[in-house]
Amino acid sequence: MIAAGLQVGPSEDGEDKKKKVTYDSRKRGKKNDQKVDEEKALAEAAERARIQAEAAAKEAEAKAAEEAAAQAAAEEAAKKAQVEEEVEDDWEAAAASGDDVKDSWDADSEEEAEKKSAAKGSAKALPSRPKAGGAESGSESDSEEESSEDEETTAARAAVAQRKKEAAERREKAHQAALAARSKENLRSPICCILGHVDTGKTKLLDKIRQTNVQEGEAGGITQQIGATYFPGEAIKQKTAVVNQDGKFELKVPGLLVIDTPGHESFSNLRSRGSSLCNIAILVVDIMHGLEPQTLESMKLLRDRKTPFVVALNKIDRLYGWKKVDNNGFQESLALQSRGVQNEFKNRLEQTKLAFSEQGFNAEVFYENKSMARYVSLIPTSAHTGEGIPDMLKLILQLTQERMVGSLMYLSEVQATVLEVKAIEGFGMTIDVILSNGILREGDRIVVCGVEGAITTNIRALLTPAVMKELRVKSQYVHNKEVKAAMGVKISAPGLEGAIAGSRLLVVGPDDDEEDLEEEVEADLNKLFSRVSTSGRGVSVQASTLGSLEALLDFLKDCKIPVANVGIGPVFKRDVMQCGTMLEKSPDYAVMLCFDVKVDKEAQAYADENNIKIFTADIIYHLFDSFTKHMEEQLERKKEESKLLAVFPCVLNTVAVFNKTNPIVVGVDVVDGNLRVGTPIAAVKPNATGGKEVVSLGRVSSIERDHKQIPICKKGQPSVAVKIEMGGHQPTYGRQLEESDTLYSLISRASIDCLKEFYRKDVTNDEWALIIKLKSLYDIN
Ligand SMILES: Nc1nc2c(ncn2[C@@H]2O[C@H](COP(=O)(O)OP(=O)(O)OP(=O)(O)O)[C@@H](O)[C@H]2O)c(=O)[nH]1
Repeated sequence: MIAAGLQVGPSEDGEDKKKKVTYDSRKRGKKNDQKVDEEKALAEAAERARIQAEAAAKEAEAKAAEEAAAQAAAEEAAKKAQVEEEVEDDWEAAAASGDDVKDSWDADSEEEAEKKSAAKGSAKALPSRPKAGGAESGSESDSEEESSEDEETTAARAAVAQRKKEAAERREKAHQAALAARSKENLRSPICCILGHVDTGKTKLLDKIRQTNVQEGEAGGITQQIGATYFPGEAIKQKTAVVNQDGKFELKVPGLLVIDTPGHESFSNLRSRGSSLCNIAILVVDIMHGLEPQTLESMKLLRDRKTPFVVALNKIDRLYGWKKVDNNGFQESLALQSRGVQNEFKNRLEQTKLAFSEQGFNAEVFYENKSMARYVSLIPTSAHTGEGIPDMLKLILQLTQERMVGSLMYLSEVQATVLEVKAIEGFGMTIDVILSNGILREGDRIVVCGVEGAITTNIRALLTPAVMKELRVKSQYVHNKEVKAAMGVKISAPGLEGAIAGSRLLVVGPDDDEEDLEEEVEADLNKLFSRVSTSGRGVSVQASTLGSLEALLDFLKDCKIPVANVGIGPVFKRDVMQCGTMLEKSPDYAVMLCFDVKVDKEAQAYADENNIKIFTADIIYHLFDSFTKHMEEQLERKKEESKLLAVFPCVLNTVAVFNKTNPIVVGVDVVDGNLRVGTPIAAVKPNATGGKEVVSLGRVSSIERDHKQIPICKKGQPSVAVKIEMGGHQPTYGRQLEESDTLYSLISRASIDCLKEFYRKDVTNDEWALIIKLKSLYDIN
């Protein structure tokens, strides 16, 4: 039903009946009327134009299309042939040139995919999502003549194109107007997210910032929002006063919005309108542990996304002998410590800087950082004592309001991103949204990306959590008529089932073309879907959000693990079934790599029954570890199974014949390659007709030197006694064989292929070179 094995979310059955989800039949009806009028007018225009030009245009078009198709087909055939040739030849060529032979499981994944996709042009298989409009125009044209159907279709297409063009122009104009209306005097609150390895103290840091203010009364007015915490200017001033005694730090933004869900790679990966949702990130590092695997992963993500970040070097209170001063500025606290503590801090700081430089980042403790653009600032903090937190807040605000003015100028246009999709009692399915620009209003018509295509609906309620003192009120949530950025808000609306976390949320304005917006939000998902391997071979991946899926795909690309199926949301049986199609094509890839998603029980049972592996993890690189281990196990198994088929090359000179046959026992020198137990041996002799005759002697069953069994005798080592046995009728020295005959390992096309597939790493370049010589001896192509 979906081309190229693309699957998302659950579906009731396997039919191709996906429809865009639209919840406003009234609006839809009005839109239809307009559409009919436009179609009529344009049909007349098209009729006139057609008489003059259509025939000629059609002919020219058909001819051009034919030529283009023929050329594309020829190119594709040529490229395919070339790819096959290259794949066939690469290892031998590599051996001959002395280059390393490629790893087997990345052999023809990306490269092949790229070559093939280049050959195919941009025609990628994308999930089909029929538009509602298609059905409408179909029913109208049923009663018409065929030719007038064509005209109408052409006219309707022209009308749609025209309408879209105009809408796009209007939107662009509005966008430009909104941009022009921005001002440096009207900044919005920056959005910050927290990342880091587990247990570094991300949650505790957030709690500490919030709780201190709650304890100090409500002056700060910190509000817990949906998926985020808002720190208004007052709270920030209060919190940073201890490190702003000279009053030089002046707050220019209204506040700070901190995204609450820490530790989630996916959140720093979220974007609204192409740019990162987060203006800045805090990467938390445990000063006692340094950089840990997930820290590195977060750093890579931040680098890829070009998200500026500061480092909270947390848990300074654990430095032995640390004397705390609650909520103090770090420098003052450090000055109060004993020499020993100061030294330990210095050492750990230097270690951290070194570790950062090993990762390609220059890092410096914040108060010695002279160039924010070139150095990452390290801010020592304690989430327990609150020390360093004032410095951290001050620095984040300084960095954002001074260096990111462009992205912080308040924009009247709505920019919003879905953080989570949740069912809430009394509200049904809701979405938690971070509104980074503009105003959302109750009743707004919105478009978000769903697993079955775009979801277009109207906001029924805009909810924020009740503030502390209002908790006595029945409802947990406050209804808002409108909310202004930056803000976290819960939206209740009909039809939100299947909405995808990480999707952008767009508001349909009076000038907008709804379908355009739908296409726009779908494009984010389609872009990810189009990244599947065109070879059709690859693992299946499933992730919780658009952001985490993108991070996972990026990661797998770096690891050269090809991906054939992509999904979002929990793993259901049909996802596993889809992955199972790989059992026939490429069983090693019958693997699901699932990031931050649940696996349905039935799906797991099906996977177990059918030998499909499901690996789940909350940390992306763990999936890589699982997959690598899986591949190694598969390789070992296959190696074991193919032991008899793998023949390593060798050339032997016979120095003595101890037993002529059954079994043959000879003394030999290994003059090339390595002789191993199990190797089949042959002599190549001229036959009566002047050709070659291959005389098979059987397999080596033992190798002995000085009456000791050895598994292998290498080129140039002292002579060995070799026993060669054969199941059937073994040739005899003095009859079919002479002592002067050179002996060779008996290789074949199959044995070479087997070495290529399972023993690449075990075969030296000299051995590959010898194989090439033996190939011509045995006339192997
Ligand atoms: N001594 C000390 N302990 C801390 C500090 N920050 C956090 N911890 C402790 O470290 C542990 C982990 O803290 P969390 O805040 O849950 O860490 P996290 O990074 O949010 O962990 P995950 O959510 O599991 O990724 C808890 O036991 C905290 O009490 C700190 O500054 N000093």
